[in-house]
Amino acid sequence: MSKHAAIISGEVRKATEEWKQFGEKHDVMFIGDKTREQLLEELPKLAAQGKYDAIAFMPAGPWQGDVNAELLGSLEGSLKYINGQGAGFDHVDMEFVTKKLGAFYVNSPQAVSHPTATTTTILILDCIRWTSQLELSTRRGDWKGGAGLTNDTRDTLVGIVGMGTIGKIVRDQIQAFGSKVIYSNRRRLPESEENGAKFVSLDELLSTADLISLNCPLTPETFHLIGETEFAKMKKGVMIVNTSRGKVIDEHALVSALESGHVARAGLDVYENEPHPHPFLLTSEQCTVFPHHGGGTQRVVRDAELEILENLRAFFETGKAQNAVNSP
Ligand SMILES: O=CC(=O)O
Repeated sequence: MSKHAAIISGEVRKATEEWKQFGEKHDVMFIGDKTREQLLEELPKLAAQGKYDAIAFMPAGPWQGDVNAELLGSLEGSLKYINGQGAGFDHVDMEFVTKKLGAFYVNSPQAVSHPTATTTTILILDCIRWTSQLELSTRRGDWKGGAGLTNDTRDTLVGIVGMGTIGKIVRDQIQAFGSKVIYSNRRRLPESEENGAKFVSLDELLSTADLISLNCPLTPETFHLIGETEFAKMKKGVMIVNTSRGKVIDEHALVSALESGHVARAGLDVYENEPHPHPFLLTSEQCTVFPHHGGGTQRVVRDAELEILENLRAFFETGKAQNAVNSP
């Protein structure tokens, strides 16, 4: 047995055999599906044992809500490793986790990246080819509904903001449809990893792309990354796709840009105030709206459970976290 001990919150639903074997060899406390209220009662009792230095939240368990002092304060002193659900980490009080706990925060982006990228590509194709509008007009007996001739993927310059795990898959998928891709990122990728996409500044991307896809995490730096000023820099008739987090776009500015026609089309899976998208987005046929379902495939549950298991195994073996998003 290693000196580490972990609390596993949320039922293991698919990778049961793998987790059972891990649990036989390591100090792991499976507490099953717990709501936030139940966690607030249970964690202080486990914390009293003083030995738990890791906690992981299973992907299909109840949503634990914000990862903050209220939730994990009782484990201060021992907790050094947190593995959360999903790719996003905007629900994490990183200041508390990094400075107060001195803990690694690990997300599990690999499992959700392919389905989230595919959802992005679906919305990109939909914006370019007006598929959801054509479907609606056919159903309501309006045949082509005045859609006219649509854009073509081969004539669309796609600008990807955030070339991480998800952005790279979107790039490869959309290039297969003949689109050229430019990208902006905190830093340029090594050329061998660019796969034909051209690195440009955010300003150049905003002013030249025909379609802009947001694939960056929500952090203090990317909050309202796209607002009135940025919309003004874009080409008239630009298309926007967002499957990252709603708050990366100033939603009111997006609505104004759609109303004026400066933005021609938007494909959205995320909103500033979920589950309540701005009413304009729900009624305008310029928009295709999904209910934050980007990574929601059946396969993701098992993939994420295994990703979390391998991350935890690495921590148990080395005391360090692979894939941490912070540096305590
Ligand atoms: O939104 C989904 C995720 O963060 O994985």
